[in-house]
Amino acid sequence: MILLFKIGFLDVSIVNLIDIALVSVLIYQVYKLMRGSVAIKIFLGFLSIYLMYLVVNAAKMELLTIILGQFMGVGVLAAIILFQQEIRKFLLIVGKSSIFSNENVLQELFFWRKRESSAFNVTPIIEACKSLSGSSTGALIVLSSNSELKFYAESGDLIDAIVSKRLLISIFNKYSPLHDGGVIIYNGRVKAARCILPVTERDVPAQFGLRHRAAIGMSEATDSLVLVVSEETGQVSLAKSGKILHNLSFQEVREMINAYLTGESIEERFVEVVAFEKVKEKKKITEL
Ligand SMILES: Nc1ncnc2c1ncn2[C@@H]1O[C@H](COP(=O)(O)OP(=O)(O)OP(=O)(O)O)[C@@H](O)[C@H]1O
Repeated sequence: MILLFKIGFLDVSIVNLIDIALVSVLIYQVYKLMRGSVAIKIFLGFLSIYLMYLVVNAAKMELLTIILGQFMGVGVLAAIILFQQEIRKFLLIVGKSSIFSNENVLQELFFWRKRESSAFNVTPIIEACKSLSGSSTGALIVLSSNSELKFYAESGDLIDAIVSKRLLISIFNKYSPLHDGGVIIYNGRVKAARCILPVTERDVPAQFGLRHRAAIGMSEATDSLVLVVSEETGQVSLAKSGKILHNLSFQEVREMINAYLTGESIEERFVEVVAFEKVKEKKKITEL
């Protein structure tokens, strides 16, 4: 039995309402995904043409319907080409939030193996950060709690060594052949160095250079927590899910990494990159 409501002259069923609610959620999610990027303008352009098509179709304006219909026909293909980055990101988010995103869960399901904790002693990382920050040596460290991030690890040089302060300092030393790019750490081991990470396409404040953009991009594309030591200022930042926490104390970095590795939800403690400039402006005003 399908429940029917009468809104004005329209008959609306429960299924229609659920359908409308789901489409609204989907459009909002697409908007959130594209917010701040150039793609949002293209998306809004497409949406306007589609709405126009619906109106002219309903008004039975045949010529315009044919022209816009032709456009909408190739629109799907054009959208796939134009939005390939966003579609990739969307699928990554879906994959990330699904049960199968966690390699440990897969092992548990199929091999009946006991789930291992991804937490490890983070002191070597903190100590290395202190030293790198003190010597204004840039660093980009990706911490992953549930995946080896093989795809990104393979873009660099595979290492697979136990994390140590000396190892991290040697990698990021300006004269080391491994210093360029990011390091990936999983399960207490440095999996790879010199990795090429995806750079965010969103507008970020001018003070964030390529290293910070890569940290934000990597945190958008994966479930990782990304640590940046600025070469310019020695300041330490963390990026998670496209958001950032800037100029942290070492104690804060330690707490945040531990919380992440033990599976706590830490996203809400991070600041939207778009909001970051506003936060900075506010700080300036209060300083004056
Ligand atoms: N896509 C990328 N993947 C990995 N590492 C990258 C990427 N892009 C840049 N980097 C690293 O960042 C370095 C350049 O950093 P840049 O000075 O532009 O960044 P920044 O955010 O201003 O940081 P800093 O405050 O340290 O200057 C490169 O030498 C490289 O090691």
